[in-house]
Amino acid sequence: MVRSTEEKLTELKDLYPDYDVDGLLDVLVCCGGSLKRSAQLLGDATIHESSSKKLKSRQQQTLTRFLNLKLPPKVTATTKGPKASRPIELHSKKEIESTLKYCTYHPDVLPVDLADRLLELLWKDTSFKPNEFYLFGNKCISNCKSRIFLPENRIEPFYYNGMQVESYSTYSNEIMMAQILVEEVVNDILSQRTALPFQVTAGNWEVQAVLSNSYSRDSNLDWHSDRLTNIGPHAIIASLSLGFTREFRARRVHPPNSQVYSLRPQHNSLIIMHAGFQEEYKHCVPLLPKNCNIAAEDIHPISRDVRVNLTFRNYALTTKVFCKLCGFPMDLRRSFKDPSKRGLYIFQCSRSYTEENSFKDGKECKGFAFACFEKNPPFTELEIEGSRWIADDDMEAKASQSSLKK
Ligand SMILES: O=C(O)CCC(=O)C(=O)O
Ligand SMILES: [Fe+2]
Repeated sequence: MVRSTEEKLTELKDLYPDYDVDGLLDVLVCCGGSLKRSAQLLGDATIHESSSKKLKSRQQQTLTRFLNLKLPPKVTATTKGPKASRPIELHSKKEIESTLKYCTYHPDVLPVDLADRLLELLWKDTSFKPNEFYLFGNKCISNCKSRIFLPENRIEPFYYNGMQVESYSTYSNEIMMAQILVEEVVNDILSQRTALPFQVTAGNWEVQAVLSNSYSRDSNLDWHSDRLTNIGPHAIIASLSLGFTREFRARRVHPPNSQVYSLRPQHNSLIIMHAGFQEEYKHCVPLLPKNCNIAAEDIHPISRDVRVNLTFRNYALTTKVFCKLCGFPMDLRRSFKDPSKRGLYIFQCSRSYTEENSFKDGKECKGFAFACFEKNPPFTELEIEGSRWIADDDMEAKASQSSLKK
């Protein structure tokens, strides 16, 4: 029996409920679609290709569960799959920056009045809506509300999550002022850091779009890395927190049960996700613990129990790459599961993110190319020409790839 990617993912998600769907898809792709090899890589060799145990009856329930993105990211003990340890809390700027490579933390980043005014405006903004997107041909709706802000003079189409954005707001004076200050901070920090090969250099980091999320007490943002497709390789994203303090978690993308770290970015603080962060880490905003009582002193004077986040983004990759099989735009990703391929940037057909039913009945498009950032358009059919970046502390990939060259 040939099983669709959707069915295989459902089974993987059942076995590894702590992993996000994107990560599991990466594993499956790296393992050539083999469930057995995926399970071996994730640390459980007991699964068989033909196994469809419990799948049929549980499929609908499981799909609904994860496609609605309602699951809290469980990072503590699980009865199945590899165990993940408890999150380590990082309290100070020093602790954060010495622990999380590619991440800096900047408290009190805007003038107090500006931060408060911005929060007031965004908190009251009724144009925020749940994010809608397609995953494996199924419509998904995020449970936090979002809004995209673009400068008034933007004329080119804007893409997010693989889709052209039709509904957005233009910048308010407050967002414009915040952007100017954030650009200054980021460019200043960039001038003090060693640049990675594909990143924009100090002085050249400019914001083209601001994405804002609003989290009420029952909303969260699932584990993810931001898609590189438009922000490009070695993207730098500046993330401003306003209002109620929520947890922000980060962990390395490999190994799959890597240590989780927990930060509590305060009102008016900036987390800069530097070049390498989207490649090597995943992040999330977890749900508040069930039935948690918020202490009176934690209630924010402006937004009460609501946190608003703004991510300032530089859209570095302007040329789109189209799938040679179906003509859809391609998604840029970086392989990381298999150490012998880790670091290779690849383009994959984005149809599953943009079209209903694209994954049904094994219809998913397998369009694929290697990214090559020196070329225009930036792709190649030859792996040897492909752009690649390995983190300098990734001894596993370095060892694996040096033995391949011999
Ligand atoms: O709210 C946050 O701190 C993170 C937002 C985020 O990761 C995103 O919008 O992609
Ligand atoms: Fe993100």
